[in-house]
Amino acid sequence: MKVVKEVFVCGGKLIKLSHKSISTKTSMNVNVYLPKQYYSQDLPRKERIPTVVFLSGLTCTPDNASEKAFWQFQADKYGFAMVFPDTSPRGDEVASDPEGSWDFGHGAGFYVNATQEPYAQHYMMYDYIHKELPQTLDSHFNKDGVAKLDFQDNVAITGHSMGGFGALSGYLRGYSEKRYKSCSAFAPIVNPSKVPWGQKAFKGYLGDERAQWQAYDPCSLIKNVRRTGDDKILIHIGDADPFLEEHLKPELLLEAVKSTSWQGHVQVKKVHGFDHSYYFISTFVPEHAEFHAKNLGLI
Ligand SMILES: N[C@@H](CCC(=O)N[C@@H](CS)C(=O)NCC(=O)O)C(=O)O
Repeated sequence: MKVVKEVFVCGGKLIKLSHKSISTKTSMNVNVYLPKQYYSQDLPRKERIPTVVFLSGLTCTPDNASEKAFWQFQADKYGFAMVFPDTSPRGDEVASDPEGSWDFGHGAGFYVNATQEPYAQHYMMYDYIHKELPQTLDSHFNKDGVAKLDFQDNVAITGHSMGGFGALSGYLRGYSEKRYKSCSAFAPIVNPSKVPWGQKAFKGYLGDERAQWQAYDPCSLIKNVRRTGDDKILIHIGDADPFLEEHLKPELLLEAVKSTSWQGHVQVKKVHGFDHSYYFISTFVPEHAEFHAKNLGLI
């Protein structure tokens, strides 16, 4: 991993990194916020700092959330690190949307492993986000036998829109092995198989076989995942979100959990007047941060 830039922000630092990914066969950018606790001498040697992964939405790079979600204040408050990955492989050699639209291809990898050519060449975003990136960050930051940061065990996941879908999907697919301790989402695409953004992406990356789609669709996955302990999923969505009716449809997730172990444990908070932007996200980041801090054992 190569450090491209270090930026002082709040009480810690945002580290901008780039690395060659085995999964995507491209160079990938990722931002990591190390909270003030990382730099403190008082950190008990045995305590590793947990991480919260934020998966961004369509058109985003790691910078959108780093600059506009205001997670850093919360990371310092509770003592977790943040990981802001990119949303797709990029570069001239990486196929993008034949229609040239922003909802597929570059900036729109949908966090799945593509099986269809030409996308299967590079769009292995599921493996990248949930396996390769945590391991790579672990090796980079926890050198010399001193492990201060936890990228693999005590980890929470959240995201926005396409990234909200990615968070729900990764959490539920990894649920039996407790891959993530906590999951939340901002304006997520909850049922990609049923909405235009998701159908376009799934057809392009996964092909026409619907069974492949169900393996990533939160509304299908949640029916087959038995909830344990006190686990809950927290979702916020603005009622003035222009994508609400066509692409997000949070009510479909509430329908899907009816009569399952998740009924009553998926909280969808529809908030009046908010749109799809980072004004909306940053407003509710403190509530999500507290939710994850509890689930990560920080409070
Ligand atoms: N670029 C699209 C909007 C796409 C969009 O709203 N993307 C969301 C995620 S789904 C986002 O986070 N955009 C970047 C930003 O607001 O900084 C348009 O022109 O309508």
